[in-house]
Amino acid sequence: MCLTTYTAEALCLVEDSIFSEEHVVKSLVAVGFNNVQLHDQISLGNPNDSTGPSTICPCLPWSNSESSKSDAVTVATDKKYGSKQVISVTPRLYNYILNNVRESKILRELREETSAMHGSQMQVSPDQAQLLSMLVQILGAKRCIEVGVYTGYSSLAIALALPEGGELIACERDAKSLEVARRYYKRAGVSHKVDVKHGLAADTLKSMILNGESCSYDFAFVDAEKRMYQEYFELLLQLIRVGGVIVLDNVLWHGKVADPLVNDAKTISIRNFNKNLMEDERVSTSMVAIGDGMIICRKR
Ligand SMILES: C[S@@+](CC[C@H](N)C(=O)[O-])C[C@H]1O[C@@H](n2cnc3c(N)ncnc32)[C@H](O)[C@@H]1O
Repeated sequence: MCLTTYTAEALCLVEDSIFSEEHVVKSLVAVGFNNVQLHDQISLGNPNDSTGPSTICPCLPWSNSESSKSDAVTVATDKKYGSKQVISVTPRLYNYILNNVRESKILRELREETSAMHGSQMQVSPDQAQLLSMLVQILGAKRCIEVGVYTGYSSLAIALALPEGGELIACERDAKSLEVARRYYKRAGVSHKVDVKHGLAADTLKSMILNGESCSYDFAFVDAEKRMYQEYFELLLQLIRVGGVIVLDNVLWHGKVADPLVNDAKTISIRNFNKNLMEDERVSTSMVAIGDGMIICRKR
């Protein structure tokens, strides 16, 4: 066994800094290198030596354990992607992402109040809300639509990102959850920007089209009945201007869309929707693995 000396600092540089120094130190302590500190010299097997270190640490980059490779990265199985590694969100990594979201106090309070309510898992995650807010800002959007408000977390994020004269049409069929949403719009000082439409979203969108509002909106977010996605999309495509954006949530549907053994009605519906969108020349698209998967569509 060839032994080489490393510092914990150097170890973390292996594999493109996937591992922090603290992580390496903790990993070493976990496998018996007691009292290791950040800049200590540590004798291990050479990572380039196929036999690896004498003490296999499951968390170190050259470990023989598969778990070290699959923990935070996924490799494309199709070799034509050049063994491309992409990030795979572990609980620890997701906590890190959440710790890097700038969530306003009012959004945090709404999220926390909703967390005790029935259906709380339905609200978008803070990183998703931040992305929606970012898209609204990049677009310079003034007129927005949301389909599926629930207690208002995503709509509040959108309304907060809108300029003073901006407007959000917020479609929701459940009166009880709208009570919470309205309370938070008021507390956040954005009630004047949000026009709540209580009822079935498709009816609201159809009446907006009949009202001559086609091509007058900049941005739409869809997060309601999954089997209605194609219909919502068609209606919103009429309401959105060229260059405007439609974002749809849950397009990865807990991963079920990629599993050929799962064929319930909602999964099939989202799978078909995604497939149609791939072939839809009216929009450019980008599928993003955030939350339960979002697809961003820009009207051509
Ligand atoms: C996933 S939740 C929305 C979560 C919300 N975007 C958030 O971040 O808190 C879906 C919401 O869509 C509403 N919904 C479902 N079908 C609807 C329909 N046909 N018309 C209007 N709202 C509907 C449900 O009542 C539910 O509140």
